[in-house]
Amino acid sequence: PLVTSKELFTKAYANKYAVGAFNVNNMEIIQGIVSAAKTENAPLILQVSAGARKYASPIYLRKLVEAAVEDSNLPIVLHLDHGESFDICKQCIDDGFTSVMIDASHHSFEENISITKKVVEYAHSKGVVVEAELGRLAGVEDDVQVSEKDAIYTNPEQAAEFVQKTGVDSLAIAIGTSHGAYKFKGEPNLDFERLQEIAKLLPNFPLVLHGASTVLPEFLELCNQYGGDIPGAQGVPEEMIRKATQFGVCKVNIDTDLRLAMTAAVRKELFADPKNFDPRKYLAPARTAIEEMVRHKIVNVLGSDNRI
Ligand SMILES: O=C(COP(=O)(O)O)N(O)CCCCO
Ligand code: NA
Ligand SMILES: [Zn+2]
Repeated sequence: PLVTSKELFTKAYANKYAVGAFNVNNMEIIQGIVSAAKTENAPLILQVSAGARKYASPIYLRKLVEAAVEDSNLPIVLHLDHGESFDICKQCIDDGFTSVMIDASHHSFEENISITKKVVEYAHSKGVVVEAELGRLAGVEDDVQVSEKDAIYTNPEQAAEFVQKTGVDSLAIAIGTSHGAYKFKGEPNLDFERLQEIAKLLPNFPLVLHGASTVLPEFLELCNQYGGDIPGAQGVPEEMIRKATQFGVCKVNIDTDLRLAMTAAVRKELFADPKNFDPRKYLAPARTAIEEMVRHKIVNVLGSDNRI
């Protein structure tokens, strides 16, 4: 059934694992993700970004997710990723989403509180849960210097105040991750002391990690071997994500690793059979690549297998 993440996070917190939140844009990606979760008996968050809504249109995504719920019988959360305003959150809530993120992290602390509070009031009146963000994801949009770290990473005391004042159900925190394939210039590292501080001030409260893709070298090499040009990309080592799930992280956002796996599969197939022009011949391996990547994440990183 379509569920909120409330119970999923309660169980994940108690058992120290995380629920995978995977971005969806089309049929094959959804089918691959759902098939993996079915095989591994894992709870699932299918998340839709503003870009996905523009690409596929809201009604196609909603119907595809409805099909996934009916076909798989899994507990599935339909979540809006990085909602940019109250209005888009309201639209999605009215559209049947069971969870929304309001990302007001680029506003002032006070403004973030007031926007988030407004979304929480509306969402809770409809039985929908809310994720907010405090602090700035480092890397791609901000060239984070060590000194700026405190200005950008989540302040533990502010996090506690933010949750208390907004009533938000989960909180995306900034401890060194960033979106995309170029997360670190030097050695990858996350601020685990900061994470533990936040978890201590917010006991039993679900934390969310964005920018959690690893950028597995195998898929990077495959992409580049078959015509890709993605030099010097690196993500968060998987053992760091596993470690984060031991300190209150209950939701882990993964998009880039799925993109790389899918792109590598398509590039390889197009190289392998230059005479082919049936899209199914390269979209089927793409779907399989998604499925295998999601199974790997569920079992080896999240620990969310056999948790239904
Ligand atoms: O936190 C993430 C994904 O992080 P990652 O790019 O590490 O997969 N998301 O919220 C997905 C949308 C951002 C574009 O990737
Ligand atoms: Na999100
Ligand atoms: Zn994100």
